[in-house]
Amino acid sequence: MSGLAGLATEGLTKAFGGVVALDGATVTFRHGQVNALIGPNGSGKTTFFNCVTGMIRPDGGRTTYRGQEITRRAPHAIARAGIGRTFQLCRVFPRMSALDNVLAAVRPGGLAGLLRGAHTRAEVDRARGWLTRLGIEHLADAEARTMSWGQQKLLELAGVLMSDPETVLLDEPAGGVNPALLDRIGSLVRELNAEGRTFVIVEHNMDLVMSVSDHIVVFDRGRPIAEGPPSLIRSDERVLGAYLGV
Ligand SMILES: Nc1ncnc2c1ncn2[C@@H]1O[C@H](COP(=O)(O)OP(=O)(O)OP(=O)(O)O)[C@@H](O)[C@H]1O
Repeated sequence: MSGLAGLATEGLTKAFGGVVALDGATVTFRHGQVNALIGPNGSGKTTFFNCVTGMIRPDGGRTTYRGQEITRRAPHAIARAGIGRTFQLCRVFPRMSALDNVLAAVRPGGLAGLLRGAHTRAEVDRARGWLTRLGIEHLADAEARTMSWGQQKLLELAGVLMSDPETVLLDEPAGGVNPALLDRIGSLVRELNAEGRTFVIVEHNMDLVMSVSDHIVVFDRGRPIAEGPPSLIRSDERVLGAYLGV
């Protein structure tokens, strides 16, 4: 099983004042698989993503990626190690076109580089390729703010994929998305996984979680209480208890 270890933590802790968001979380997500991280509101899922991607500093514990220590590295260094992520509240540049949003993900010099118009033909082609793959190529020249919430989520994902991460963390990809786009997100995750990309998905939509995941980790109060394939998680009493608050 050790060959499958991808993103892993040992005893990760994080408190905000008196609120313990992560309480010694030890978790291993499997490389090459679609993993889900589920749990009731406030169980620490987003804090976990923020800690492992370097957006916030854990108080204690370790994070490794494919055996390499990444604890306390800066977000860009963690991205360089191969981990990309989306955000619950979707981060796009609202007044930039969809195409420029995707290009902004890879510009050397970030946004400033993009404003200098420093992108190559190959990069533009690749960015258009991702828009096509996500089914929003017809919106390439539209400002992101004119797109629907679901389309903006697809756009954010296109930007993440543009930087070619081998592992993609998705924070609530289904949140506020209509059922048609939801199906697209689900099949896309499966397709990208078949091509070799690993996923860790934080999600409340259980239909999506159960249909796309190979492996599910369940958090309650800042630590895992159960893990396994969908068939096991569905019938786990601890999971039911955590959601019902009993
Ligand atoms: N920046 C912060 N300052 C103070 N408390 C915070 C902060 N971020 C998270 N918390 C608290 O930490 C706990 C875990 O929050 P977190 O957002 O990680 O949970 P979650 O499982 O992602 O929840 P949800 O499913 O609602 O998104 C909650 O009690 C939350 O209120």
